[in-house]
Amino acid sequence: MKGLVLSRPVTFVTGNAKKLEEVRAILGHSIPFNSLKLDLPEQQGEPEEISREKARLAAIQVNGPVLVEDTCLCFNALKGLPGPYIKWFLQKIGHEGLNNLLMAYEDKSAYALCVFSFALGPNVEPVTFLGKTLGKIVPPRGPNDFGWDPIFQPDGYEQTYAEMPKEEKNKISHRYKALDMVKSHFAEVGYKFETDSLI
Ligand SMILES: O=c1nc[nH]c2c1ncn2[C@H]1C[C@H](O)[C@@H](COP(=O)(O)OP(=O)(O)OP(=O)(O)O)O1
Ligand SMILES: [Mg+2]
Repeated sequence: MKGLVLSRPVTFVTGNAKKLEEVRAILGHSIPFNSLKLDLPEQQGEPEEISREKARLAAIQVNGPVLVEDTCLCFNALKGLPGPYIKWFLQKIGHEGLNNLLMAYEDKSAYALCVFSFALGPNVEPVTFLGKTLGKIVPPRGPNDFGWDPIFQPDGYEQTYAEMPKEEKNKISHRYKALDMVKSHFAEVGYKFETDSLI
């Protein structure tokens, strides 16, 4: 399918402005895309299937090529939980509650997992791209403007995601790693964009 021309730009569908900010910063102009704020239903299940289902639903609503992502925060002592359910845990128990979940465990290690899914259109099976960053859960430090950033300290760093400059996070994050796979895929397939369809 080399050199497939996309008659419409890719739509990145998300309800999260901070995700969109990072996707724009990481992708730059490598993949032209529009964004659409849609709060798609939050599925249950394994991360890849949750992300794929999100893309299927988004492609139907957009009726064109879509990109979505689902982000998990996984605690090793809890066998990967909260995982894809981190959104509810964060809303209900906050940063302190998430730390308390690990109070009984020596092992504070965790990983952030980002699963992007790209679908060419409705009824076209999405392809998924995973990015994982290892770290540990710590008492909150840094600005509280993006989810669980204040409690996640990536391995090899003294700073939490929240404390580090955005440019630094965007070079090492789960989102950067997954988007790097998305960029490689687009380059391999050689998608072409009809310039007149770009905003
Ligand atoms: O880099 C991140 N650093 C800190 N927190 C993050 C990050 N990325 C997602 N998050 C938060 C948002 C939500 O509370 C949960 C994931 O849920 P998730 O469904 O993927 O995000 P969402 O519902 O906010 O946006 P969307 O409309 O794309 O589904 O973790
Ligand atoms: Mg969501």
